[in-house]
Amino acid sequence: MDTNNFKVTSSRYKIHTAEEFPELRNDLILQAARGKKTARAPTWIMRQAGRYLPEFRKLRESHSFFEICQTPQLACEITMQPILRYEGLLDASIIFSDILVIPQALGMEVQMLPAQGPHFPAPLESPEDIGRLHKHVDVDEELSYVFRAITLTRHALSGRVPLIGFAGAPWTLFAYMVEGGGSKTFARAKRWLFDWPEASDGVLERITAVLIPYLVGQVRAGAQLLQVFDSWASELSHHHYVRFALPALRRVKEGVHAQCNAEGITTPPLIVFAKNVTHTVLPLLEEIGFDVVGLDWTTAPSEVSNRTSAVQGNFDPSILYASDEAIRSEVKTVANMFKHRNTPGWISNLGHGITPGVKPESVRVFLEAVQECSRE
Ligand SMILES: Cc1c2[nH]c(c1CCC(=O)O)Cc1[nH]c(c(CCC(=O)O)c1C)Cc1[nH]c(c(CCC(=O)O)c1C)Cc1[nH]c(c(C)c1CCC(=O)O)C2
Repeated sequence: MDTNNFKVTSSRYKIHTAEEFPELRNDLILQAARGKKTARAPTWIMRQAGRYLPEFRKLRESHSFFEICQTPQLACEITMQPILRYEGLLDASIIFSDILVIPQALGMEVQMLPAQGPHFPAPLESPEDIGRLHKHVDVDEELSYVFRAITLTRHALSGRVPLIGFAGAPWTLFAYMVEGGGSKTFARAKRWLFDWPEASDGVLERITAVLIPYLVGQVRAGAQLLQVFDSWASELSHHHYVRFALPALRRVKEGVHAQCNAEGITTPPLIVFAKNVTHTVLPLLEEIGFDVVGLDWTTAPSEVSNRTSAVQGNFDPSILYASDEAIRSEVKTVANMFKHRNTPGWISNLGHGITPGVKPESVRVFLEAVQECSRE
């Protein structure tokens, strides 16, 4: 890839084939993602390895967030925490990392501030700042710690469940790089789109050019599904989502397919999670051709059409604060709604990440209820 003096190189991380890893014993999520009706819904939880787990908080006492991300042994240990705690109840693992490793690879500093979340000391304020981004990104050099964590975790999983790799969508990463953190209005990021549309395209293009080899690198390393998070999808006006965010997302999906084909590796199922998208954006998203569309809790599962293999979601994360009886009753209600979906597959998940105050025992009640209520 070489656009406007911007160069991305990759492809040195070895291809790890299925034969090198312990044999997979539970492939329910792969079946559902490929459009098969499964006997029950496979389940995982966004942020399943996170602060609600005492074993996670314990490890965080002695290591910073990005130190964990950058140390394959630690990232592997944390990825395994929910799998070991809820043995037999989770049907997928997701590699412990963050979407903000891409801005880091592009040369930006990112800090994780306690109680505040991500912070960029020097965000992109105007198009001149594009010059601060690396002109050449060697994906293997910058991000091989993620690839090594994935390979290590595939061994540690011993075939229990598949491993999901992930990345942020171009628009969501662009918004972080310009805002310098979370935002209520996204005024700075939107100002770029209004005032500097071409420069915005340029930044989206650079992000996309790194995302493609990064996702394919995760597959080479052993990731069995990939999820793309467009967490700020709902912040844009419809026409701006269509003008800026969707084309970049399409390039990611098509680029991953093309690069996997070129390397002779099978493209794994691709999941897109676009939070809070409206019924007008959803069909456009589906048209891109992701295998699985993830929904937040505000959208009915029946909104996803049968051209998508599986719908993922979409329990309100707050149900985990309710009583055990209320959790069981809500799981039953939502599982019944999924019986009226249009897609063959259903992958159960929350509609967004699990929050730090949840009791780990409530998660067990939730997971057991899903196993029981999602039987078809
Ligand atoms: C927007 C976004 C980010 N990161 C991510 C997204 C997309 C999903 C979403 O919409 O939530 C993705 C992400 N972040 C994390 C994972 C790990 C895998 C998993 O278990 O799901 C994944 C998939 C770990 C994490 N990423 C983060 C934590 C908590 C950090 C800590 O230990 O202090 C974890 C476990 C930090 C993080 N990282 C990010 C934010 C906004 C925060 C702070 C949020 C908070 O405070 O809860 C950026």
